This record gives sequence, C-alpha cells and structure tokens, in this order.
Amino acid sequence: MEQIKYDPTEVDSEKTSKKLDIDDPLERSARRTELIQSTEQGSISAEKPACVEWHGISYSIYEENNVSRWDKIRNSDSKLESGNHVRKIIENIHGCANPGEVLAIIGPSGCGKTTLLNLLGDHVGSKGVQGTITLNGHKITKNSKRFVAYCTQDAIFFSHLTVKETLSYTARLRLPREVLRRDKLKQVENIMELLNLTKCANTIIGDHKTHGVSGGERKRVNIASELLTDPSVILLDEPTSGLDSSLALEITKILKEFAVKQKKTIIMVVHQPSSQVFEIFDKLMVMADGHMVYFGERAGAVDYLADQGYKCPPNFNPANYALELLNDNTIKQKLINAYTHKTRDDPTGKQVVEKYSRRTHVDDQSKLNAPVTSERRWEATFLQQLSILTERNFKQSKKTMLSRISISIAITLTISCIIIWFQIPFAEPNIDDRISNIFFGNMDWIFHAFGRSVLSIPLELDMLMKERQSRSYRLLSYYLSKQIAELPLVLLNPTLYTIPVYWATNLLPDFGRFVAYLVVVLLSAITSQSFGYLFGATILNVQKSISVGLVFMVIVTLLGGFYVKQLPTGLTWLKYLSFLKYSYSLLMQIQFDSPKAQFRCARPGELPAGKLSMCNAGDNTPMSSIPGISIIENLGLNELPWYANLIVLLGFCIVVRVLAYYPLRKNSSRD
Ligand SMILES: Nc1ncnc2c1ncn2[C@@H]1O[C@H](COP(=O)(O)OP(=O)(O)OP(=O)(O)O)[C@@H](O)[C@H]1O
Repeated sequence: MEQIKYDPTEVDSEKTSKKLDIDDPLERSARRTELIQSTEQGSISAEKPACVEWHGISYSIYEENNVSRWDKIRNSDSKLESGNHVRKIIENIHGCANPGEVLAIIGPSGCGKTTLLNLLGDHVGSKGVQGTITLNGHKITKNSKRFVAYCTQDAIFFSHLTVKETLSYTARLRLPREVLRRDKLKQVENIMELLNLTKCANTIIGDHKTHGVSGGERKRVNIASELLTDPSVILLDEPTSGLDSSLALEITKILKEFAVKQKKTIIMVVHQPSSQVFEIFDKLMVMADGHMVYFGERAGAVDYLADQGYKCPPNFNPANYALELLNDNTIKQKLINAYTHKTRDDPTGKQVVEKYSRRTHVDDQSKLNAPVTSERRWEATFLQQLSILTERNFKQSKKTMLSRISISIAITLTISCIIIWFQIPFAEPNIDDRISNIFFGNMDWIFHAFGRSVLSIPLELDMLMKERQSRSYRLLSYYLSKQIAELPLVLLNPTLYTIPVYWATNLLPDFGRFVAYLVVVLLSAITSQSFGYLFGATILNVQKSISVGLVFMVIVTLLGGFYVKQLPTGLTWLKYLSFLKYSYSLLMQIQFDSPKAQFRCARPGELPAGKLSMCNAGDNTPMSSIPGISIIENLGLNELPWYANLIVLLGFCIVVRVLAYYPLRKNSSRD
C-alpha cells in the first residue's frame, strides 16, 4: 500500500502538442466549454455557491531553541536559553473570494502563501491560529468542509493504480449516488479529455521505484481528482508550477471556466504567472514576509503600485514586477507599511472584505447567505464504499504483496525447509527437528504478516486524511475494506508454504490434522496482522512502527514456549500475553496429541552424549515407542485444552483488530 508524494521539483517533459488536440483556438474553447458542462450532471455544489471570507488571520508556531548544556557552559555570560519561542508565520491577513472568481495569491518564496491556503482548507488545526474564516458568513463545520477541495503541491495517490482507475474510484465515491455509474465514468472520461490525460489514462501513477506518469501529468491528475469531488471552493497550491507555459495557460483557463460556469470559488497560489495567465485572475493578493501588500481587483494592482511610487513599465509582466519589488528589502518593508497604514482603521480587514465580498452574479443571492452543507454525510452508501475501497485496496496492495520478491521469498523458504527437514522420521532422535519445523513454519509467517500490516496504515495515512477531509467515506468502511482486501494476500504465502512443507517433511499423515494445522497457521498470521494494524495505527511513523513492532515480535517469540521454557518465579504469567504460545500449543497438540503420533525409541548412540532417552525415564517398563501426548505434556504444552487455545487465539485476533480502530480514528482526523 505504498503511496507517493509528488516531488514539485519535477518538471513536465511533455511537449505542448499533448494538450487539447484541436488546433483551432475557437474550436478548442468550444470543446472545453462542452466538457465542463458535462461535469455539471448531478452536481450538488453547483447549487451551493460559497463566498469565502477571512479576517484577522494570524498563525504562530512554537520553535524550540536547542541549546546544549555544553553551549551554555561555554557561553555562561550570554543569553543562550533553551525552550520554546513563538514565530509568527503570517500576521493579520484578510481577504475574500467569490463564486465565479479566481483569486491568485502571489509573493516571494517563504512569505506564507501555502500556510494561508492550509488555514483556509483547515489543514492546520487550531493551535496558534487566530482570526475567522467563513463560508457564506458561517463558520466552517465538518459538513461544510466537504465542499472545500484542496489540491496540495504534494499529489498523494496510490502508486499502482492507473490514472483512469484513480479518477474512477474518486468519481464513484464522491459523485452523488443518484448519478449512474456509467455516467460517473463518462465524467471521468470528460475530465481526462479536459486536462489532456486521455493518452496516459492507462499508465500507472508510479513512484520513485516504479516509473509512472510524468510530473506534469501527475499534477493534472491531482487537479482532475479534486474537480471530480464536486466542491464549491477549490484551493490550489501552485497548480501550474512545472508545466510549460502554454499548458499552464490552458489549465488556468479551465479553472476559470469552471469558476464561471459552475459558480466555483477558486483560490490559487501561483509562482511567476505569465502575463496571459495573470490576465485571467479576477482578484489578487500579494504577500511578503507573512504580511499583506495588496488585496483587491487584479486590474487595480498596477495602479496601486504606481500610487506607491512603483510604476510598472509598459509591456512588463505585472506579477513579475511585483515580485521583483518584493525582493528588495527596503521596498518590501515600505509596501508592507503602506498596506498596514491603509487599513489602520480596519485592523482585522473587515471593511475591506465587506467591500469585495459577494460581488458576484448568482441567480439567487440568498444562496450566498445560506450555510454550505449537505444533508448527506457521504455520497456513496456504506456498502458501496466498502466494495469500492476493497476493490481499490486490493488492486494497490496485490502489486506489493504478490510482488516477485515476496513470491520468491515464499518459494525459497519452502525449498529450504523441505531440504532441511525432508521426511523427518517418527523417531525419538528427530523429535526436536519436528518441533523446530512446526515452530518455524508458524513463526515465519507471523513475522511476515506483521511486517506487511504494520506498514499498511502509516503508508496510506496521508491519503486517508485527505479523503476523510473531503468526506469521501466513513473510516469504518476504510478499515473493513482494508482487512477484506489484504486478507487473501496475507494468507496466500503461508498456504503456498504449508501445503508442500507439511507433506514433504512428514508431519502427521492425516488429512484432517493437516487441515486443522493449516487453519491454525493462517489464524496465527491473521492475529499477527491484527497486531500489525494496532502498532501501525498507533505509531503512524513507518520507521518507528517497524522498530517498536520488531521488539514486540521478538518478545512474543521468546514467550511463545519454544525458546524459554521456564520463566523466573513471579513472571510466569508473562507467557499468557504471547499469542504465539496459543498457536504453538495448538499446532503441537494437532501433531502430537493423536494415537498415530508414536515415536520409535532412540537406539544406542542415536542421542547426543549425555542426553537420556525418554524411553528409559520413569518406571522400568520397557517402551518401544514414545506416545506424542507425553512429549507435549513434558513440554508443558498441554496446559490448556485445544479448544481453549483456539478461543484465546481467536480472541486476540478479534479484540486487537477492534482496538486498532480507535487510535486510527483519533489519528486520522483533525476534527
Ligand atoms: N509547521 C511549520 N514549522 C516551521 N516552520 C514553518 C511551518 N509552517 C511554515 N513554516 C515556515 O513559514 C514560512 C512560510 O512557509 P510557506 O510554505 O507558507 O511559504 P510559501 O510562501 O508557500 O513558500 P513557497 O512559495 O516557497 O512554497 C516558511 O519560512 C516556512 O519555513
């Protein structure tokens, strides 16, 4: 379940010829309009235009001063101090964006543009945030968040799905349930044509290991998937960076047309827009060092700068001119002061916002005061979510779980174990080998299942949070679908291993016992998978989950009854915490607690020096074979009856799986 993040430094290598294949600009524009109109079918957001307003927005973070003890000693007279200090990232920002408009946010690198977008998209949480953000005058709620799409710079996708699959799953999850599946897929086709993705429809998204679509295509898939979520407000962080200039223009035109035709509110952060792209914007916000330098009509920006004494030369790109001015620290400070002075009687920017807000043409103006919510929390029903997510999860995870390396590991282990333990005789000198074979065959797949599942949730977390933010599905659907989709994949390798190894190594030749043995091996793997989910969902970090999980698994193995036979007094209860103890005991009971399990006594010289034969122990009755039951009794593995072992193992499997849901719920939402 690997997922990838788009590296914004990648550039689109495509030629501009990949764009709309129609050469005539008029024809191309008509086709664009036609395609945009086609996406209106069943749209809920078209009925819910949203004015976004924000005033008095400040955001601070707490930074740690890491001063070592040694530094303090060396600088005893200085003021070096450890502890937190507050850093203001953005300060007193205001603005608004209306339906049908495109607002562009520009400013030098590091001035706080993305931070502002994160705040508008509610991706930051409430710590360190001041000010108000509203949709149609109402505070943003869980329900209204569904109408705000955020197209981040890091495009988060499943790497093994194709472009078409990625978009189809989004459409099936997010478009209204009244729209037929056929029509949803038609909308996907149209969006792909609109964003020139048709040629790479069947190419996988890819990641750093597997080559997939180009950087520019990935960027467009990101935009396409947000457009498919039917939002009222679309926030885009540098949607055109890395694209060639004509493609950047085309994308901006598409966004503008979406805004106008479907009354969407578009707010985008842009880096150095070309003059043509700049002309498309309706409003402009210029930022510098976390402060405002300009907010208002795009067309008024040049006049505003001229009023401040900075007249943009003719034929000069106004955006580039503004950015050049802001690269000079003196001018930057002067422009920040000028804006602060201009709004000195309006410290939170309320009047400015009032001046520009709701200046838009909407048939029914009352819609601009209505809360942006929907009665439905999710577009797809619970069962639809479950089936769509299971299908998607299966497609993504099968590539990793059934990878060549994974199958090769299973084959290598199978062959190695068959060679090492081939046809173990039912004889006393070989009892230890038989037990090792049983323990290893179980332990190996427990580690395997744990290793897969512990990564599964951390690797998908960004995707999960993004989709939960846009209310694509319930968390329960996700969690259940994950288990359904990954179950057959986790069971495949132990099954492929156990079937040949069981018969080739001469475990108890009884078909019923074989089936029971296989079931227990698989149940152990599933139980281990439950623990993997629990660790993954609790720790979330890939490296930490693996490290902590590994320590846990080693302890579980030590307490499993194979390595440590006698625990120190007072600590014997610890062994009951190891689920491996129950599966190991069960497997041993299946193999040894049977009249068929008889082991020929060792002949002289067959046992290592100093080791007594079990046949000579106890009374003097001569024995020709050792019953299996006495072996497991000697090892203390008959402590619980088989059904009790089975119930406890099943209990571990279910309880841990249920428990894992709670950290997952806590960690996957910012609500
Ligand atoms: N969580 C954080 N912790 C520490 N610093 C942060 C955090 N968030 C933002 N910053 C800092 O705040 C400043 C603004 O960052 P932001 O990403 O918003 O800038 P930007 O204008 O979008 O830059 P760019 O155009 O280069 O993407 C940067 O100096 C950044 O390092």
